[in-house]
Amino acid sequence: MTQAGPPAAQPNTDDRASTARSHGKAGGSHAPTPSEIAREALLRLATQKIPPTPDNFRELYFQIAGTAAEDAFPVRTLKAIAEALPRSTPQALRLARVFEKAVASGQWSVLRQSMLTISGMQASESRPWAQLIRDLIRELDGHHQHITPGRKRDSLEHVLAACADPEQLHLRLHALVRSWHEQAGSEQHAAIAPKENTPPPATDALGPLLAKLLTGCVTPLADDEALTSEAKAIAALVAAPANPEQVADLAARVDRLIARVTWTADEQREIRQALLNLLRLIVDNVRELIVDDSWLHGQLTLIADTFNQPLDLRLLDDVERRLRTVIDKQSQLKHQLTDAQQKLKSMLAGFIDQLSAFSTSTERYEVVLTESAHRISEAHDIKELSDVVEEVLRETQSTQQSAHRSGEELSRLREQVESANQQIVQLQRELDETSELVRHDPLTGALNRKGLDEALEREIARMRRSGTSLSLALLDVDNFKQINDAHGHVVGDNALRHLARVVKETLRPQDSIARYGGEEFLILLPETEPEQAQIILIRLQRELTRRYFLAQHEHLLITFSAGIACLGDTEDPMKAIERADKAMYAAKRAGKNRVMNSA
Ligand SMILES: Nc1nc2c(ncn2[C@@H]2O[C@H](COP(=O)(O)OP(=O)(O)OP(=O)(O)O)[C@@H](O)[C@H]2O)c(=O)[nH]1
Repeated sequence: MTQAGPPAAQPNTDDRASTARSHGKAGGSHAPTPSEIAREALLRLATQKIPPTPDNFRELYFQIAGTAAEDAFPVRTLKAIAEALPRSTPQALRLARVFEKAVASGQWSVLRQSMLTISGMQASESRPWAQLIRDLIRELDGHHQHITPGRKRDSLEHVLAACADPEQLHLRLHALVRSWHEQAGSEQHAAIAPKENTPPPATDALGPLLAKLLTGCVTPLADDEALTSEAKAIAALVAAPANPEQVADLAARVDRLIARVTWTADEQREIRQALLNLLRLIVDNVRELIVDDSWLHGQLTLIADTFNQPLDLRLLDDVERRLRTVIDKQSQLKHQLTDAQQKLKSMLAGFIDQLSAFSTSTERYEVVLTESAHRISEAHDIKELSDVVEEVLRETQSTQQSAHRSGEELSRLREQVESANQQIVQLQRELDETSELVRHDPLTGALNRKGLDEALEREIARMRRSGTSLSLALLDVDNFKQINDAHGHVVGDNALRHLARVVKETLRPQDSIARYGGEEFLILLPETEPEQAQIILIRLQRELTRRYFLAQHEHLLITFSAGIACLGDTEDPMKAIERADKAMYAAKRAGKNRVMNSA
């Protein structure tokens, strides 16, 4: 034990003198440099035969330097602790990061400061601002025998001026409020305690309501069982009449619950975002990988488009329905395609069988001919010769028949193969087209007629269920023929694309746009009164003026005329579209670039 330890401490002055002497500066005022001290420490380890452990070296070093030995900073151990810290909630993550940063600094003073910050953060997290402000107001308004309102204000001003850091401010305010509360004394407690026979305050009725609110709000928020049961436990206590101590305890529990619910909600938001990012990544990668199965592209594009706009239940529902339709149709087609391919395979097998049967029969015919030639050369009489000739004739006839049959069979098979092949090509084309055909107009990406029919059906059902208004707006590009004539059809196509894009980006996610005709579009505006629809369409016109269309370096202003109709409760949607159409023509007649409401 003693052997492993450093020698008994020598007077510091001697040590320093000895260090200085060893460098030939006896009596001088020079303070040894760290490397001189280190060298001297090593020398002593050797001369005094002290085991050269890091601790012994440190001890000697500080003895020679004449300063207090500071404990070594155990970076590795502290890093291991930092890594082991929980990070499952935003608050835990924040605390872990503060600690990690302090460890990385390698200094005790920074670590000490960070621990103070962490404890401050925990105190403020577990006692949030809302409650502190509530307490502060209560204490400011309350009567205190020995503290005048002016003094309270001064103290508050002082704390506010002294603390820039929110954590510190929270701590100081909390201390101030507590000191006022404690100074209020027991008389005040007695004053606020309910007297016997006093009718229960009206706020008592709030208890059950608060209980309901608590369980109602917290239960769906968290999958966390502990959180939900804590909410229920608090709700049970809140509902029952409570004495002041219970109220104080409840207030603290409610504070903690609020903090936990907030973290849980934050966490869930982060998880949702991370999942979305993950899905985007998967969808993008799958799209990159699929080269042959172009029919899958339609579905993947739909999913990718959905994730690029703010998520909304209605939108997700819409995507699900569309995907289902496409998937059903595609699985049918895939099935038929597999059947057709199977048929083709078995036909090809039959074709090959037929060919080999034919070649067998011709081989046999050759053998018979060779044998017959031999028999003719060996024949001695006419009878023998006529037998051979008869056999040759019979064989020739049978080979001819077989060749004929094979020829017919082969041409029938060829026809079948061709038709199966055509069917396969057709099915493959249909498969490729389904995802687009089912939902969108290929030029503009707006809904096509089928997509529109579905959207109308859905929105009408929703309108009837919710009792809200559904407005329809029919818009027609002004002077579109001139655009085509002046700049060509391709520019005209691009102008339509531009218009559809601006409409999609300007309207709400729940609105739908469908291509109704060449340069006509129908917009469905759920939960929208016709007056609002008019404002929306005018906003759209302004947006189009702002986001002009660039045609071969020339800015083209695209305008449209629109008619609006609000669908009646039992009205046939086609009738409402007709009314919108009439209003749109009225807008054209009135000078174009305007929006009109149908009567
Ligand atoms: N480029 C392009 N042109 C189209 C498309 N569909 C329709 N058109 C053209 O749109 C033009 C519509 O012309 P009109 O019906 O006379 O209407 P307009 O020129 O817009 O005149 P107003 O409606 O009275 O303002 C026609 O020339 C069509 O050929 C399309 O998909 N692409």
